[in-house]
Formats: sequence, structure tokens, C-alpha cells
Amino acid sequence: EVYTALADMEGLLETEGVLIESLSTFIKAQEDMLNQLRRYHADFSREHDKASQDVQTYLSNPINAYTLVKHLTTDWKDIENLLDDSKMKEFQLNVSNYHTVLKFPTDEDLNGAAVALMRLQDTYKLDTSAVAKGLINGVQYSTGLTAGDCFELGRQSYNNKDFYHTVQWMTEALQRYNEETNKTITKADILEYLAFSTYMEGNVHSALEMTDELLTLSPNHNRAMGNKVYYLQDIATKGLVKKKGEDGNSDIISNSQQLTVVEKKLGDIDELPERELYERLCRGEVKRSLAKEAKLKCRYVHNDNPFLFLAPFKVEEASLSPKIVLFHNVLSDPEIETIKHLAQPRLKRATVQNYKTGELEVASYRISKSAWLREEEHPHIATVVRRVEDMTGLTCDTAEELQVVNYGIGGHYEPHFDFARRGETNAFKSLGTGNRIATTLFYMSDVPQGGATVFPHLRVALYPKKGTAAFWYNLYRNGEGDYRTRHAACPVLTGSKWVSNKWLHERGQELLRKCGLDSNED
Ligand SMILES: O=C(O)CCC(=O)C(=O)O
Ligand SMILES: [Fe+2]
Repeated sequence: EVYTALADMEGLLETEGVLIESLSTFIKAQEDMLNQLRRYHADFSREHDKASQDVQTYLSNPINAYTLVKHLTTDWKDIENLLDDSKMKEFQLNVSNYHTVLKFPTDEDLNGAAVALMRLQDTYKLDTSAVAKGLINGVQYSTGLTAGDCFELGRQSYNNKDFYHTVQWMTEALQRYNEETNKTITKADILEYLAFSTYMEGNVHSALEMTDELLTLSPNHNRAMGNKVYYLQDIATKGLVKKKGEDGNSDIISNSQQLTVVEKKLGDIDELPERELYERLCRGEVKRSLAKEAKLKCRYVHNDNPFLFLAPFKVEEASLSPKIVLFHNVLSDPEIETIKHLAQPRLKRATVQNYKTGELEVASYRISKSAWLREEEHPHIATVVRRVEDMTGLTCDTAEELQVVNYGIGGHYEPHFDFARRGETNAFKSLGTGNRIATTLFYMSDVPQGGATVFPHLRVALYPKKGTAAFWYNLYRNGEGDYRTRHAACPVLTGSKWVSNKWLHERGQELLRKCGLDSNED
């Protein structure tokens, strides 16, 4: 699939370019043909009208007689030739060839891209109408969507049984339909989906109204007729329930309603479930207390490496316990370019390890593409790996290769641990290098909106900054996993997010961690 990495979407623009070119050549040819037909038509009608006024006189003129014969012989043959569909055939052939020579997204891509948009809407609380206008958090990014585009988003949600978003997008489609001069979808199509999803969301009365409207537009609509009977029955049974004092309108609570109920009950941020904290952090809504903030330092660090006296690292603390530090300006632009360049052709959908089986598999909670780079592949990679050692005071001898990741729009990685937990069937065992003791995460691009790395239980959000690296230990000194390090990559709202990770392992660090960056008990 292509939607999972922005880098892979570039090929689609090339495809679209070729299609536009070929379509315009075809349209031009068809227009030329139509213009010629119009000329013949005008010619024929003019003469024909003249003739009809006085057939005898008209035909007694030798020029007219000749014209008539000519119209019905060579001219008509010309017209027949014009209708020859070789142009159409050629175009059809080209179009079907495109599927073999050009890169096309699949239905899975369309669904993935639609789901990504819904994820962004939910995580960042984006207003449907604003998104449809091309506005994201107040920034005008695109020209906006047609009624047909909104309808398709609704249809994708419908296929995923996500009736909450179906209602939102079909409502938007209806609004746009009403304003559109050149209709891009029919009202009946919209109403059909909207009515049923509205019913599924618990509002049978509105569903019935919409179905009635649909039946006035399309009286023989089979499904609408069937649904109407069903809705009426539903209302009749609910009428009985209502008498017992229940509200017949809200038998099914929608996602959004459920959320507001939860929010009202909780109030205090410390009581919020992880999901809620994660999303709030992604939106930048969670602020740390000033007291906590004041303890965080930013300084230049030399460790005890003589090289670093000449070029110390600029280190910022993002959390004290467990310690999370940011190293600023540790990757140069040329190094980043090399890494991206080597990784790009090898990007593959990122996998996760099945907790039980240990198998690697794709999952909707991790959507990105990644590739692994070895030190030997380029001097820049080797330099970067040596730098990780300089930054951390640890050895990379037992580390995993450099993982390079590119996220597409809406790409994310939901809360997870980088280390393997006890009882987990994991691939690290076969490496014989122990667990992932620490993570170094390099940001290789700025991300205009979204894409933060967040630690829900620490209330910490790290915003990608090109050239910066984040570092933390996943394990306590005794080798136990530190559950506070649970973290996530927020969905990318706009821009292309590139990161790379160097995961360091336990073996070989026995003498090094003590004199590493981290001198407290963590
Ligand atoms: O991309 C990010 O911000 C975090 C990625 C991450 O946590 C991982 O790849 O394990
Ligand atoms: Fe991670």
C-alpha cells in the first residue's frame, strides 16, 4: 500500500500527471471531432431549410443539386469516418496499460486514507465542515472537498461500520450538495446512507424523516421502502418502552456522547484513562506544573569523552524520572539526506510483534513504513552510530541496526513499550543481546502539525525538530522494564514525519551505564 508513508505517495502525483496529459489529449481530439460535426450540422441544416421553403426552385439550381448530392455522399462519409472510434480505442488501451506501467493506489489505500482522516478528526478534534473546506486548525491547506468527495468519505466509514463518521460526512455531503451548481452526487445516494447511519446512531425518528424524503425523490427505492417498515416497527416497540419512562431517541449512544459523559465524570486529569491523556498530549493540551518545569535543565554536556570538549552536546531534559533527554543538532542535513535516500527505496509497512506468538505482523495501531540500515552501507551511518555512543556513553556493539521510519498523513504508533515484557514471546531472545535497554530516537524532519512523541503517564510531549534526538532508558538498572516509558507517536496532521531509532541492548553495557548520562537511581 502507499498511504502509509508520505515518501511513497510522490509516485502517485507522477501517475496523476500522466493521466491528466492523456485525458487532455483525448478531450482535445473529441472536441475537434465535435466541432467538425457541428460545422456539418450547421451546413446541412442551413441548406435543408432553404430547400424546404421551395423544393422545386431549390433543386432547379445546379449548385444546390450538386450540394445535396455531395452532402449525402462524401460529406456523410466524412462524418462516418469522424465517428470512427479508433481514438476512443487508443485512449482505452492507454488507460488499461497505465495500470501495468504506473503506480496506482488500491481500494485498501482509499480506505486507509479515509480512516487516517477520521483518526485526525478525532485526535485533533477537527470540525468536519472546516476539513471539508480544506481548513486544518485554521490553516487553509487545500481547495476543499465536493459533495461527492464528502460522500465517498462517508461511504468508506460506512463500509467500516463507523456510523458516527458516516453521519458526519453524509451530513456535510448534503450541505455541499445543496450549494453545488454542478452536482457531484445525487441527493438520493446521500440520503440512503445518511438515513441508515442515523438509525444506527440511535435516532430512528430522523432516520424515518430522511427515508420519507428519499422516497419522495425515488418512490420505488426498494431498500428505502424496506427500511421504512423496519423503522416504523422500531418506533412502535419503542413507544411501548417509552411509556415505562425511557427515552426512545437514544437507545444507542454515539461515540461522541460517550466521550463527553466520561469527561464530565472524570474532570481531574490524573484520573483520565491513557487514551484520553494520549490524545490530549497530542493536541498539546496537557501542561506540566511550573514546579516540575522549573527543575528541567538545558546545558552543554561533555561526558568524559575528550572529543566532546571540542564539540559538546546541547542537552535538554524533558523528564527527570525517568530521565528523557533531548540532544539538539546531533544530525546534520547531509546525514539526514543520506539516511532518507538509502531508506526510501526499501520502505516497507512497519510491523509489530504479536505479544503471544512473537510473529511480526501489520497492525492498525502502527501505521508507517520503515527500513533498516547497516553501518557498512555508508560512512554517514557509521558516524551516526558512533555519535549515539558519544551521546549516551553506551556501546552500540549489541544495538539493532538503524531503523528509519516515514509516516504518512494520519500515520501513528499508539502507546507501546519499546522493551520486551516478561512472558512475552520476543525476537530479542534469539539475538542473545538482552532486552532493549535504551532508545535513541532521531527526528529527521520538522512536522508542521501533529506527530509528537508522547509519554502519557509522564505528561510529556516531544515535538519533532529536525536534527534533534531523544534518549531514554527503557529498563531500570536492575533490568526490569520501566513501565513509565510507555509512549506513542501521535498521528501526523500535516507534513512528512521522518525519524530513525537506534535501539541499544543490555549486553555490553554492564560497565558503561554507571558512568552514562543517567546518574540517579532510575
Ligand atoms: O515516531 C515516534 O515519535 C516514536 C516512534 C516509536 O516510538 C517507535 O518506533 O518505537
Ligand atoms: Fe517506541
